[in-house]
Amino acid sequence: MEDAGKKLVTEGVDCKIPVTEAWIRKHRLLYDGATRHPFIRSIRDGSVDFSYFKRWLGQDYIFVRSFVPFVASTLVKSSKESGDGLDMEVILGGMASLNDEINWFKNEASKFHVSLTSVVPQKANIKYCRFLENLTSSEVEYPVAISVFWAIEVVYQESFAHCLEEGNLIPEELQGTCERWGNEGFGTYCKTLREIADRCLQKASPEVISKAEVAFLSVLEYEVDFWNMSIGEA
Ligand SMILES: Cc1ncc(CNC=O)c(N)n1
Repeated sequence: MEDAGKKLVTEGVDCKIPVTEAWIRKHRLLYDGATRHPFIRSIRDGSVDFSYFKRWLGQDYIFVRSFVPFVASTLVKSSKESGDGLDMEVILGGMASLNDEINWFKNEASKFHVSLTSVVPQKANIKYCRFLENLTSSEVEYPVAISVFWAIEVVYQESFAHCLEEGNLIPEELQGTCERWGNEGFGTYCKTLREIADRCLQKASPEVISKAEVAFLSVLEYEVDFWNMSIGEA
């Protein structure tokens, strides 16, 4: 990534637009790279290679299993925030759906004859999981963690909602996958996470906002690498 000349957004406090909005505008190309990846476009236009889909499925199952402790650590951070406790309930809801998701992966894997117990995590996946593990530390501030949480969820939400847009030729077997993350309820959930993140970022110090922006960018890069890995290009 060529980042020369780019300044980090640290003026969140007095900005009219929410911090996450400023980030997306500033990093549009990378954001679109993560949410409109060729793999996603191939699902939408029906040209997807099923061997790539199966690779994605096995790798994503491993990813989701390491996503859970990260979300749990974010839940712990939210519980220490002074507030009405609503953040914690939203994150708890997210954890509950991850439980369903793990079962969904097992079910999908058996449909596609993917053996989840023999999946070997690939490099891009290992790096992404390690990044998440580092963020579980209590030293990592809540605004950083909640921004990362939102970014991870929104990439899948935007990607699969794009697949479902009018005129799609999604293969029948992948309709359920697209609906899992592209459905309206998941969209609403991501919006709520974004509002929580923006509220936290608004109160955060410029230093913490910068850290959160760097972490947001890392998520986008890891997501692009993850899709690339799925199509065998990493
Ligand atoms: C690599 C990756 N990024 C985001 C998600 C969506 N969050 C939880 O399911 C996911 N499953 N996998």
